[in-house]
Amino acid sequence: MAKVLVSDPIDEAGIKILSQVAQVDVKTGLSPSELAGIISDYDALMIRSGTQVTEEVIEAATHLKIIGRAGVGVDNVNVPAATRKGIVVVNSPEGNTIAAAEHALAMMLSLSRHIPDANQSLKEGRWDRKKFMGSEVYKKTLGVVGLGKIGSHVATVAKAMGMKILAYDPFISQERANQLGCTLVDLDLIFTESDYITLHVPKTKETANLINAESLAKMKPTARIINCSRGGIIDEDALYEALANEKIAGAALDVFATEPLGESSLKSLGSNVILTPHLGASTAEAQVNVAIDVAEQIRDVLLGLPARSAVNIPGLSPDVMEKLRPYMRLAETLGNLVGQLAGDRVESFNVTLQGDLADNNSQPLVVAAIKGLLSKALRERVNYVNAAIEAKERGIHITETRDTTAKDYSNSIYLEATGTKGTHSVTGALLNDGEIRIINLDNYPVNVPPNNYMLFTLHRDMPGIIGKIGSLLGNFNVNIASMQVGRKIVRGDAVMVLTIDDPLPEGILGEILKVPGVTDAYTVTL
Ligand SMILES: NC(=O)c1ccc[n+]([C@@H]2O[C@H](COP(=O)([O-])OP(=O)(O)OC[C@H]3O[C@@H](n4cnc5c(N)ncnc54)[C@H](O)[C@@H]3O)[C@@H](O)[C@H]2O)c1
Ligand SMILES: O=C(O)[C@H](O)COP(=O)(O)O
Repeated sequence: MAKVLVSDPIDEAGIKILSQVAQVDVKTGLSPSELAGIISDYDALMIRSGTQVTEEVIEAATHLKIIGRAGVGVDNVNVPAATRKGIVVVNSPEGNTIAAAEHALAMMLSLSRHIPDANQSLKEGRWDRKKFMGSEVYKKTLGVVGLGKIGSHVATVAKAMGMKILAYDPFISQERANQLGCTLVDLDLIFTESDYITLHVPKTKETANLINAESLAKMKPTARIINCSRGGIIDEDALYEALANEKIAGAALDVFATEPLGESSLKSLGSNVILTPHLGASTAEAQVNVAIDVAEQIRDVLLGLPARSAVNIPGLSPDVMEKLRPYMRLAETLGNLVGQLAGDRVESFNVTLQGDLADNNSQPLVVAAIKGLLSKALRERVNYVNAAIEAKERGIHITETRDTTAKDYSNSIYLEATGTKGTHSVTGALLNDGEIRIINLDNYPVNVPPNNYMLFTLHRDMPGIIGKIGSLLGNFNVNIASMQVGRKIVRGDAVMVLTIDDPLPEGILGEILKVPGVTDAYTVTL
């Protein structure tokens, strides 16, 4: 019989499902090394945010087939290590949406009416009505940062309470924002205009320390911030300074850079600060939802069936998967690449499957390309199941084309996306050994393998340009791994694709654009 380890508190409804197919052991509070010590006994692991599934744990997991995260964020799982080891990671992208949204709303109202401190004061024997004078949210402006599942629900409810809603989300269409009754604005306007700011973004390179000394300085003295998304999106030291010096009026935090929250100056502040111990998903309803959602997926995978919400591999039948797997990787890589070239707010996306791929069984490739396209915005929240729905909700117009004519390669995938940086296209194919090749970029023929860090330039095909760009990169200590020039006619327009070993340093793109003959330059991180 299969063995499942449950290493965080999970609702009984989930344990019951797992027990139908496996022996279930519940052992909570394990450190990574304790977990690494026992994980080789198990076929499946079910967790929440408490368990750290580190590389060490995954290395030791010799029999593990699936890690089930009863919740959304998989920040505590080393997903790349799990993927390398062939372990499916599943989550429950929607099971706790309402719980987290309601917690954010409860935080907003609690801050406005000093509920935690007033309650404490009364229980300590006082009847202090004057001290706890509050303010109304009615007719106030709420700035929502991240208009995804949770942000949308917060916006809808807040709107019903008579609030004016501003939203910042570079990956959401105007149409979607209109549907929700929100005005899409730049981040700066969120900072300067909002009476309340609520954060509902994943933690990424772009969102880390999004609220910092500089952004806090732009806010109204009456502004209040709510964070029920992820720790590290607010610089906690800068927030303390702003609150202690009454630069802003309040903050309510459910998540922290380090959890559990230990020593923190925030704890010394008064009724202008509310702190809760990561309770966003802690409702009876949400815990039943996520436990059932994830336990069913673990059960299915242990029975050899596909998972419906896999973070790292598609939820498809093993047969189809086997045939399509290399092309899924190709489609996803190309989707990610063209999405970055096209910029934010992609409006339209065309997927053309060429050669043998143009048959009806290759629908998952379209999904993989969409997943790649959305991966910058949604990270682990986009999967093979929800990619098409997420794209639709973002107002992206998807078209599929099938072209049975084999060109230079027997199978290839062409993607075209239009966003804030215009229309861009890329074609890719697989070599016999399964290696990916980018064979066309913006309709220029090239032949390059994708790389973590890439630099593209559009320029006039004339002597000296390549040397000048090479020298510039050298001056900035950037090591070039490969270089390719694609052109349609001699001395016409050309594209150059460089793969580089490290991220491009700040400022270098501006220098490249100053080289005479260069018309555009952009970078991509895959
Ligand atoms: N406190 C809790 O217990 C709790 C519970 C559930 C979820 N969460 C967290 O809440 C957050 C939101 O979850 P969700 O389910 O709504 O996710 P979601 O993927 O549906 O929405 C996230 C939104 O953020 C947007 N986004 C991405 N990068 C952005 C950027 N740089 N600037 C502005 N917007 C950006 C995306 O376009 C997307 O619309 C996640 O961090 C999740 O882990 C916390
Ligand atoms: O990502 C999530 O689902 C939330 O942060 C909830 O985490 P929890 O399951 O540990 O409460």
